[in-house]
Amino acid sequence: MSVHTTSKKITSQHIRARKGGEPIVGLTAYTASMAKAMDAIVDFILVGDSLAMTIYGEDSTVGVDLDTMIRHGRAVVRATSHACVVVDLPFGDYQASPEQAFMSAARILRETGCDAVKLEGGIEMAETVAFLSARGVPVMGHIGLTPQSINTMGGFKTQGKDEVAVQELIAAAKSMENAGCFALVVEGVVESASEKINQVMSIPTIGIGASVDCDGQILVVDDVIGLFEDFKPKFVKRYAQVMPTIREAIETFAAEVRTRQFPSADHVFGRPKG
Ligand SMILES: Nc1nc(=O)c2c([nH]1)NC[C@@H]1CN(c3ccc(C(=O)N[C@@H](CCC(=O)O)C(=O)O)cc3)CN21
Ligand SMILES: CC(C)C(=O)C(=O)O
Ligand SMILES: [Mg+2]
Repeated sequence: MSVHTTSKKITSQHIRARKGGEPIVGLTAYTASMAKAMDAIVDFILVGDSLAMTIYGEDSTVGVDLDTMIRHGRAVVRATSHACVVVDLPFGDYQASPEQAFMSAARILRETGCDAVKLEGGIEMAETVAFLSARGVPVMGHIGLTPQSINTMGGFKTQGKDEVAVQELIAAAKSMENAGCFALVVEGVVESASEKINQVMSIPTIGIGASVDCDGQILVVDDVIGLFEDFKPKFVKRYAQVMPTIREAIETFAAEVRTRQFPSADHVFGRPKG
């Protein structure tokens, strides 16, 4: 068992203070059962809008709404006592104005009991991050490959491929830090560019397809355990293959039903013991 098992609840301030220290471990979770499996082990749990794709089978994260994020956020919070819980703000519920972002973030904090929200963007979101931070909402930033911008980026494409793009990413990262983010997800950024971002940051960077010298790493848990098989970004490492195990259990159940091996004496009520 992890050394974290007996330790207290991790907050966004604890995450912020981990800059340059032991790497921060993040994973997504969307359900109570998955949150229970990881709560004692990880430092933070992200209720990611990737659930649009992993749970709901959509092609992007653009279609998920605030009520759905709150529903899953609440389930994860109820199953968590140790890890810091961060919930993604969904596309369309924060980009219009700082006020819109605050109303959405406040609903997420009030109705889920989570610790912080995450939003995607750079300089254009700095005013919003400052507005939220000043009003009691801890914000995790997210730059680089920002999936909510799929329709303007033309796909899930690696970022930071030329010097102009690298300078824009550094400016975006610094603006998120200056606006008050407690940590910054850097996604799908070429390694050399990610290293340059890390060099200028004084809040923790959380890499996903970025670089090993980020202050932490996050992956989608469904990718990590082989529960999601529709596609596999290069940055995903599969640590388990649960799908064959799931299929095997389902095949055995189906076969036993069809041959009337199930239910046997152990699984019915009131049959006299032989
Ligand atoms: N299951 C899952 N895992 C994720 O990591 C994830 C989601 N869903 N949904 C939301 C976003 C979408 N993400 C993605 C999706 C695809 C690629 C991908 O195919 N990348 C290519 C690079 C393409 C290029 O650079 O042009 C790759 O080969 O990894 C990357 C990130 C990351 N996020
Ligand atoms: C991949 C992570 C960073 C995310 O934003 C999500 O799961 O929605
Ligand atoms: Mg997300």
